[in-house]
Amino acid sequence: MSTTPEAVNQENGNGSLGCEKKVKVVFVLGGPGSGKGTQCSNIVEHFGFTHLSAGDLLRAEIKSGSENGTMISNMIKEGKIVPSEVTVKLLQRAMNESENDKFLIDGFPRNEENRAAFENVTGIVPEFVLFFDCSEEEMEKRLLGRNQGREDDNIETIKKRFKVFMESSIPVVDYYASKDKVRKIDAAKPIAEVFESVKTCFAPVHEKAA
Ligand SMILES: Nc1ncnc2c1ncn2[C@@H]1O[C@H](COP(=O)(O)OP(=O)(O)O)[C@@H](O)[C@H]1O
Ligand SMILES: Nc1ccn([C@@H]2O[C@H](COP(=O)(O)OP(=O)(O)O)[C@@H](O)[C@H]2O)c(=O)n1
Ligand SMILES: [Mg+2]
Repeated sequence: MSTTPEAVNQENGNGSLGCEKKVKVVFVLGGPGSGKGTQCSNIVEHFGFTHLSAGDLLRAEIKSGSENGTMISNMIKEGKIVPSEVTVKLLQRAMNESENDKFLIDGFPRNEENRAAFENVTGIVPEFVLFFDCSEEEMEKRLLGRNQGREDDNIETIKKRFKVFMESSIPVVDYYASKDKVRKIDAAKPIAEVFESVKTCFAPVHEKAA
C-alpha cells in the first residue's frame, strides 16, 4: 500500500521509509555512459528489483510541469547535480508508491550531499553499491551513440559530466569502499559479459556450481 505524503517526510530507523515498510536498496553508480541503466534492466528481469533512475525521475519531473522544472532542466543541461532536497523527495515518493521492497537506485548518490541527505531523511543504508568502472573514452563513445534525444548527450555537456563525476561522485564511491560496500564491475566489456559479472553480486553463493 502507498503511504501518505506526510509519511514520506518522516524520519525513521534503518531501512524504513517513515512508515512500517522496510526496504532493501542497492545503489548503482558509475560514470555517464558506463551502462547503469542497461544493466539495471537486466537485474530487474532476473532478480525482481524495482529500478529507480534518479535521472529519469528528474526528467519526468521536468515533463510534469513542476515548479522546479526549469531549474532541473538548466542543471541537467550543464551537467550539474540537482539539490538533494528535490531528488531525495522523488526517490522517496517512488519507493512509497511501489509495492516492491527491493530497489535499485541508479545514478544516486552522485555527491556527498546526496548521500548524507538520503541517509538522514530515509534512514536507509544500502545493502551494497554496484560500481561500473569504464574509461572516459568508451563512455564518450557510448553517450554520443545513445540516441535518446537527451539534451545532455552532446560533447560539451559530456565533458562537464565527466568532471563532475571525478570531482563529486568518485568520493562517494570511496566513502562506501571504506565501509567495504562497493562491488566493482569491469563495465568496458560487451553488455552480456558485464551482466555475467553483475549476476555474481546478486546470486546467493550457494547457487554457484560446487
Ligand atoms: N557494455 C556495453 N557495451 C557497449 N555499449 C553499451 C554497453 N552498456 C550500455 N551500452 C550502451 O551505451 C549507452 C549508455 O548506456 P546506459 O545504460 O544508458 O548508461 P548510463 O545509464 O550509465 O549512462 C546506451 O546506448 C547503451 O545501449
Ligand atoms: N542524483 C542525480 C542524478 C542525476 N542528476 C542529473 O541528471 C543528469 C543525468 O543523470 P543520469 O543518471 O540520467 O545520466 P547517466 O549517468 O545515466 O548518463 C545528471 O548529469 C545530473 O544533471 C542529478 O542532478 N542528481
Ligand atoms: Mg542512465
